[in-house]
Amino acid sequence: MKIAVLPGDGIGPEIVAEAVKVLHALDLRFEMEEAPVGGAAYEAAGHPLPEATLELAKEADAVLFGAVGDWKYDTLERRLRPEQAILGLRKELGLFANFRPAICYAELTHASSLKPELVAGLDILIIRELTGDIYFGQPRGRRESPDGAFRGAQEAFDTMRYSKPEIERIAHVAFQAARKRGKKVTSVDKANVLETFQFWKDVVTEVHAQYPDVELEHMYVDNAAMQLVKAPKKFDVIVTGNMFGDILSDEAAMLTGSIGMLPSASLNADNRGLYEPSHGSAPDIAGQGVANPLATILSAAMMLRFSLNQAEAADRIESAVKSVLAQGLRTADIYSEGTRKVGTRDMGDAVVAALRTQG
Ligand SMILES: NC(=O)c1ccc[n+]([C@@H]2O[C@H](COP(=O)([O-])OP(=O)(O)OC[C@H]3O[C@@H](n4cnc5c(N)ncnc54)[C@H](O)[C@@H]3O)[C@@H](O)[C@H]2O)c1
Ligand SMILES: CC(C)[C@H](C(=O)O)[C@@H](O)C(=O)O
Ligand SMILES: [Mg+2]
Repeated sequence: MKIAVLPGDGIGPEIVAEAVKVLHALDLRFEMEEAPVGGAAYEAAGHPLPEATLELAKEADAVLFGAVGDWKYDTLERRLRPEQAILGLRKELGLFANFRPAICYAELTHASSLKPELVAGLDILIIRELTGDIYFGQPRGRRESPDGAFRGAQEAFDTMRYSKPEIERIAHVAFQAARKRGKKVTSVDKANVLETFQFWKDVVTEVHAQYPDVELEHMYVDNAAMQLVKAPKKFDVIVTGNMFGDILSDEAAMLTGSIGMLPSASLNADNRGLYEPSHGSAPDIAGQGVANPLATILSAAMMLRFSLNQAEAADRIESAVKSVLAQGLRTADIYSEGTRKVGTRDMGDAVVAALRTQG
């Protein structure tokens, strides 16, 4: 089994190092090969996703990814910006199904910015379509406005679009996931305004006919954003497009206590996948050794379960994470009075120690 390890920028290398440490502690036979990506790759090879990195990601059984991006690259032309690396990997590997589970561990009920009773026992799954929508729609660009009140003025435009097969396949993923959980899917759209999302709603409804055992509700994205902080436990599986999923998953992360707790899996049709925390490179805390590595460690657990057929090892990592939280260890983002503040490396070491003491 070969894992491509792509640490990236900012806190990426710090958190990925801890996940790699945890994977090594499992005593399974993995080959891990590291390659530069994002700003780090731009510095080393002049491109955020060098050919060699892409090849490694394609030939590996799974990809463990940190994060990319830094404000200092914001003035580069778009194709050279670090974020193009993760977008390129998603597109090139066909990773259309993004799983972002928002689980509030019992020990972190008080770390959430919401009232404890709203988040206690929370376990929802956001399924975000990852290779379509306004993120990838063509045409896009800048031009002189050809019409309207501001004709002749400079303008920029992107294109929101979804094809029927793209919506069908993500809808199937969501209904099948819901079947194994609470049997409810909330499809989030903006059908009241956008034709793309009226089409989304129609196609999801059509696919639903094949899943009579799963309840389907439709919700507008503005209401969904509100309901997520009002009564998040009413959701089970949320399925939505690329952009709404990006925004709602960061919101859902805060229900778990911190964005540093939200892992993700991005899968293609063959269940090959890329695993990364849902957060970014956090340039504001990079290099300080304070970032929370748990989202990345939990992403490695998802990798074992979904792509490497090692469900038992995945369970072991998840229970080790619960155990370090139960011991009261907290990185700064989830710290509260009465717990013990630790750095990135100490948190990783504690997970490894917990793995070693498992019965
Ligand atoms: N998949 C990715 O690689 C990815 C995802 C999101 C953002 N980004 C990029 O990251 C850069 C920074 O973006 P941003 O600031 O909007 O989002 P961010 O997720 O990097 O950071 C948002 C806030 O959350 C905090 N945070 C994030 N992860 C944390 C962790 N593990 N532990 C503790 N605190 C954590 C940060 O310190 C910051 O205050 C940008 O260049 C952006 O494009 C990359
Ligand atoms: C960095 C960026 C391209 C990315 C996205 O928007 O998908 C990030 O925010 C994420 O959530 O993975
Ligand atoms: Mg995001």
